[in-house]
Amino acid sequence: MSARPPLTKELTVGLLIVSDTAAADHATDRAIDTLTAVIAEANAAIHGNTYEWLIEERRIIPDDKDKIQEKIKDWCDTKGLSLVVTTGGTGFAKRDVTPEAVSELLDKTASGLVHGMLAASLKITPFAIMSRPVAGVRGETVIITLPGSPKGAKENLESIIKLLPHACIQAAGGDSRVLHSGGIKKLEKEAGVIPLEGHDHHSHLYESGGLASDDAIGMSSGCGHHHHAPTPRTQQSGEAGGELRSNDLTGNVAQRHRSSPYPMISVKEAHKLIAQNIPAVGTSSAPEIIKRSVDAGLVGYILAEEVRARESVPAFRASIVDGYAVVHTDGVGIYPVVGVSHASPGEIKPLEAGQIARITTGAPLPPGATAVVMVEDTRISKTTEDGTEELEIEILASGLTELENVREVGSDMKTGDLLLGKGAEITAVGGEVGLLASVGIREVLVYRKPIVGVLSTGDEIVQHDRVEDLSIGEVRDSNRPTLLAAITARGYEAVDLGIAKDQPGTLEETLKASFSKVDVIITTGGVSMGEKDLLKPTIERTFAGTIHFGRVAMKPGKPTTFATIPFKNKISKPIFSLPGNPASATVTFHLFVLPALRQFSGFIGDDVYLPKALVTTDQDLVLDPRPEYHRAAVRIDRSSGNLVAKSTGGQRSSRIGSLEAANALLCLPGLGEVGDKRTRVPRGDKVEALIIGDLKVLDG
Ligand SMILES: Nc1nc2c(c(=O)[nH]1)N[C@H]1C(S)=C(S)[C@@H](COP(=O)(O)OP(=O)(O)OC[C@H]3O[C@@H](n4cnc5c(N)ncnc54)[C@H](O)[C@@H]3O)O[C@H]1N2
Ligand code: MOO
Ligand SMILES: [Mg+2]
Repeated sequence: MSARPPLTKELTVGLLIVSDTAAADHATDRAIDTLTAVIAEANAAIHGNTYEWLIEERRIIPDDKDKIQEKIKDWCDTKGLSLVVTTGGTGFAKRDVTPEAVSELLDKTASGLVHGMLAASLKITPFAIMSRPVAGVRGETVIITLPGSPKGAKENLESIIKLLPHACIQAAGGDSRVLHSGGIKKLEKEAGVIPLEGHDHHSHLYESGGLASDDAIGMSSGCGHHHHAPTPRTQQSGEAGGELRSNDLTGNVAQRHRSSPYPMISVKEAHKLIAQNIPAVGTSSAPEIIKRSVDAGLVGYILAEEVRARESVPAFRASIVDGYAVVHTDGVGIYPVVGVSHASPGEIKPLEAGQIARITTGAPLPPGATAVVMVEDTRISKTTEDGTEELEIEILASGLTELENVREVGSDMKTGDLLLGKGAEITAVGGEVGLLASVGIREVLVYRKPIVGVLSTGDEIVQHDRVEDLSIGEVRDSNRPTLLAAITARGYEAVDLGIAKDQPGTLEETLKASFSKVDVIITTGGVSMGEKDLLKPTIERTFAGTIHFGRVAMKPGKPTTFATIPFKNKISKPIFSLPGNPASATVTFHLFVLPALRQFSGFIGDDVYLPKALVTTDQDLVLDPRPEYHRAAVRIDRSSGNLVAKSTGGQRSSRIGSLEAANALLCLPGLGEVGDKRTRVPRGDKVEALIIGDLKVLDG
């Protein structure tokens, strides 16, 4: 078994849908969405920062023992998932083989989990006795088998999910009592378990009825009802992971999917899939390294090398003030002015004790001088006859120390000092450019920034500056100018790919022509459920691309699609197909595309993502069923220093006006995600905001 990374708060999950029907036509599958929702709900119900479920794998496979075992082995042995959940194939029909396939793979059985699920099911339906679940542990992974009906699967999973973290952590070799802040008591509380005095945690779970003791248990079928009659395959099916889900371009409209075949994933999962499929520092597909000269054009790059000082700064002993260079031991008194040192190159006459030299800020100290006295601490004593030149000066300052008002050679920086580390960002503040310039570094190695192509799609879309009035049905292209502006302002080169008509050929030609010109492609429009929504089929069927996700649980931006299309020399081109609605396109650009561009240019870890702040809402905000990215203007309240958010008004996805003067996206939970079933975030509450623009100070 492969080494598993040390336990973190993330418990990774694989959902394996075993069904001949769903494997032949993914559009018929409901289980993935259903179980994803159960897991999202479980995450929302977790109190405190203890652990979190993260769905890493989702697959639909036929009722085939070998295929089931192959997937489970991969997920347990290679991927080291925390939990594998199967649905389907647990009934009495001939092709129901899931329990048999799973049993053979288990190192340990978990009869408690099986009893728990059955007990819960039987409370709801006597048909539960027709189900044959198995559960257990393989390596460090817990495996459970659920019935095939989405309702049954949901209720079964709900009955045990609160206790599964405990099982997963133990299976992975961790001590859940130590690992969880608040420990197992907390898990028990969340699961509704009443601990018995004097028993260890395992007996608590058992004797209290443990797994079945949650009030939330609801179970109806418990049976793995699903159709086994082989249905004609409506879609091509490639090797594992390569199944095509999009509509067939050659098919007629009556055959299109009537519900999206793409699972609805969370924003967090979407971020993870993007991060995994964009070149990243430290991976085999690391970003390209190029040489750039040190000038204004360096802003926004990430250094791909460590840079050390080639010279010392200052390169000579320099005065910090305007005044007189002296020998510090000379003390107060009247001294002849024997020379002048200006901040300009050239030889300077040496100074002896009993002499002084006029000097300006930044000028080199005459050899022999050891300190500088400010002009304010001196008095003129004797001038030339015409009164224009100083001959003698009285030094009033006493107790001078050696090198007072002097910058010693290399006191700001010495030759060989580390200037900037690998991974340092050259910011728009200018400090890093200045630092490099100060020691004569002319060129540095940096990670190349991506060139980004922007394509609008839609038969209705016309050039935004077209002079003629619009005909009925025509829409001015606002997405392309918006995105080109945002990309350029963020320091990336943008390529305008124009507008493609909703015709497979046009889209194909335009995209194909762009591959050699750009590193990342952004399209808008044509990704939802309409028969003219051609992006997904074109990516999958014309270009053999992989759609990593095609739906995200968010508003706006639900149909956001991210894919990679194979190009030359094993390079693949990432393509973000954003929804056509203007607010959706703009929000998803900031939320998904920008982090990808930053990762491509060498940013690492959380630095790729938008910065976050806690802000106070200045009005009630009504919650949407989907988690919402509510556009707002965040201001700094001058007196309190607090960040206050003002909504930009109507948040309909078509309203680009919702982004006017917006500098933040307020992260509002979806309805039902908040534990206390609130329907609104009340005025004065604090919410997380993603910062997309400059913060301003609140007027008045
Ligand atoms: N049956 C369903 N219909 C829709 C669903 C769904 O789940 N089921 N999702 C809705 C959601 S949410 C969104 S968002 C949109 C996304 O639509 P598409 O990405 O397919 O985009 P289009 O249909 O091409 O256009 C939508 C809308 O945006 C206007 N548009 C497109 N491009 C531009 C542009 N460059 N500049 C300005 N405006 C643009 C277009 O004219 C449409 O009005 O789908 C929902 N439907
Ligand atoms: O998700 Mo759509 O972006 O609501 O309009
Ligand atoms: Mg559409």
